[in-house]
Amino acid sequence: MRRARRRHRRRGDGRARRGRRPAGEVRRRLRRRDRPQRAHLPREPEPPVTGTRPVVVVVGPPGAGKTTVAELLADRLGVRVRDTDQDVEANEGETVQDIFVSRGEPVFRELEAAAVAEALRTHDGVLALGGGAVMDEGTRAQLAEHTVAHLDVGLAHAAARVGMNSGRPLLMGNIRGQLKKLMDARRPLYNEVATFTIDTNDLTPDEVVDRVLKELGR
Ligand SMILES: Nc1ncnc2c1ncn2[C@@H]1O[C@H](COP(=O)(O)OP(=O)(O)OP(=O)(O)O)[C@@H](O)[C@H]1O
Ligand SMILES: O=C(O)C1=C[C@@H](O)[C@@H](O)[C@H](O)C1
Ligand SMILES: [Mg+2]
Repeated sequence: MRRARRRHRRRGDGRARRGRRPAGEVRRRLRRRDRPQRAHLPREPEPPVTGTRPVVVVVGPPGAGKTTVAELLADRLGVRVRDTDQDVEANEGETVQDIFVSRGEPVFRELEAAAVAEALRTHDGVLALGGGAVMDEGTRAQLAEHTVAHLDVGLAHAAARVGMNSGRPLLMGNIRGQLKKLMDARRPLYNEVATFTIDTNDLTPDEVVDRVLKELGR
């Protein structure tokens, strides 16, 4: 009798999850060739609101024109536009720049990842992400389910576009040097999440919009 009860004791489904495991639940055993498990498991996003998804998500480095192009694109498509930098600012009542100064980049990244997850779940228009949003592994996993336009730009054009007084906290001081460092580090991440990439170097924002619409078949 006692033995039967023990056998049916619930132990979860054995899948690795974030947070504390119930007593008796172990992480799944790895095979010899499996990659080691991460110390922290990715956030589990809320399920999408049924039938709601952005028409397109726009990613790319600072100065790629994400905010500018997303607004024009939404106008052309007759849909709403949303920008996760603006969502974070609205949620916190503080500018991105001030959040970096007063609370630090890691706090901003947490707020950003939450804002991106919420927008992917609930927004049905054009969505522009902050330039560094793709650094979050959980965000990249979510983007795999979406149509993502990567706006690419070279260092010279990006530096000229963001200008000297850019209000971008990561580019303070040596704008060109900082931009190069972060563009080099992030390029593989933009490519990883991109459904298509558009080289914006010699295009006006309107021409970029034309290219995106063509890629979307609109
Ligand atoms: N294709 C383009 N050609 C020339 N200038 C552009 C182009 N796209 C955007 N710009 C200009 O570059 C500046 C930066 O654009 P924008 O703010 O849209 O970039 P972003 O990618 O959203 O940057 P961030 O990652 O910092 O949010 C703006 O002044 C904008 O008018
Ligand atoms: O490239 C980045 O890391 C950033 C880009 C902006 O969109 C803002 O999200 C913030 O300034 C950080
Ligand atoms: Mg922007």
